[in-house]
Amino acid sequence: MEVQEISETNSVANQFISQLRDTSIQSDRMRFRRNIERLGEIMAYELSKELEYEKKEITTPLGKSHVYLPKNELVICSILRAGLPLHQGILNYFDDAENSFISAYRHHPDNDENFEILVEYLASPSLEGKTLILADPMLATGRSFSNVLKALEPMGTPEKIHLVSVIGSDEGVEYLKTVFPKDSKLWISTIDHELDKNGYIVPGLGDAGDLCYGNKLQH
Ligand SMILES: O=P(O)(O)OC[C@H]1O[C@H](OP(=O)(O)OP(=O)(O)O)[C@H](O)[C@@H]1O
Ligand SMILES: O=c1cc[nH]c(=O)[nH]1
Ligand SMILES: [Mg+2]
Repeated sequence: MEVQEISETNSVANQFISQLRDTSIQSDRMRFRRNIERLGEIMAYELSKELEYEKKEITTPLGKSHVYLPKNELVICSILRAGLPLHQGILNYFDDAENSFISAYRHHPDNDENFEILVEYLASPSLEGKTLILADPMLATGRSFSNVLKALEPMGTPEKIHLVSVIGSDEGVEYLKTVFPKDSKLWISTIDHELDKNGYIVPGLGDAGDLCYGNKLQH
């Protein structure tokens, strides 16, 4: 799996990432969701440079224009809940993409730091021969992305997989390299170096799902 970290190049993306992390700004839920969406738009644009293109003729009122347009059959699959604003950002740029939604959440059976990832809901078109874009803003241990890859197997084999995420950990990225096909590519806004004992990214930003949509009860 190849990795492209957006923050390696200074750009306005750094401003959106810093607002997601900043405790004095991140409690504004609308801004938090919109910043994830904006990073989805930026990463969709970067990813679009690696799609396949074909020449098309466009009729203008004054003549003919020739342009190269993407020809991939795209499926955007996001992991609920926190994947929703990232999904929207990617979809804002890929107008005609098909869409999948899958749930993956951390279940704490004993109410301590141990958790398992449960996948319970999946709605997806066929992925056979298509370009799959898997979106989740947080890549902590990497277990959500890997469990979702497994759960999508019955939907067919994509020709190519792009993963899109906002904040990752070194450990999660290294784990996904062992799980995803070699020619997959991870587009990620930035990568931190630590995970705490609860599997949270440090410094990270906290709980992305709760910051987007309000605190959920543990069950
Ligand atoms: O890499 P991992 O260790 O699997 O952690 C990352 C996952 O954790 C969060 O989901 P969470 O279970 O909190 O669900 P939520 O989006 O509903 O908050 C986040 O949105 C990722 O899906
Ligand atoms: O740091 C983390 C880890 C998992 N999920 C989050 O929302 N944040
Ligand atoms: Mg959460």
